[in-house]
Amino acid sequence: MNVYFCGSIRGGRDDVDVYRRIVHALQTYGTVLTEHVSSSVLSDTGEAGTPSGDRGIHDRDVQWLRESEVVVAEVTQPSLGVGYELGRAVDMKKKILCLFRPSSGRTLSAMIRGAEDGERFVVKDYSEDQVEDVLQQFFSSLKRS
Ligand SMILES: O=c1[nH]c(=O)n([C@H]2C[C@H](O)[C@@H](COP(=O)(O)O)O2)cc1CO
Repeated sequence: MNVYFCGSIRGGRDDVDVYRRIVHALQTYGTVLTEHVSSSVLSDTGEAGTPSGDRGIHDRDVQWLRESEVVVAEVTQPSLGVGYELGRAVDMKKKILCLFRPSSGRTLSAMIRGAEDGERFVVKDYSEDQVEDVLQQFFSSLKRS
């Protein structure tokens, strides 16, 4: 199963350690096409040096979204790119899990929290030590549906 992981890059890299933990756990369920999002080498300039530039990044990522069955997004650190990916993923009717850490003190955007439909679009409040359990619950609910 292809999994698309979304996390903030140019929106800020404060949560990269959490992204790494999530991607590591996701790799037990399938192939994570966007493993680079969790790389501590990637700074908030992103993949700026890629020859095909921002258009290349965008087109590659939209294609990876199409090829994914499941989209998992860490949405605590606000990111325009993640919001855009989620909007496109909704339009593609993907199964989506958004993970938010209330301990951050932030309030999640209504456009994410309010998109929850209890079926295709799931929003889960969690703490970092629950990553593995939350993913396990999500992937076993997929098997049942
Ligand atoms: O260099 C990049 N590579 C890349 O794959 N992305 C994608 C994947 C991330 O889930 C999302 C992050 O968006 P943003 O950079 O606006 O925070 O966009 C975004 C960038 C930089 O915007």
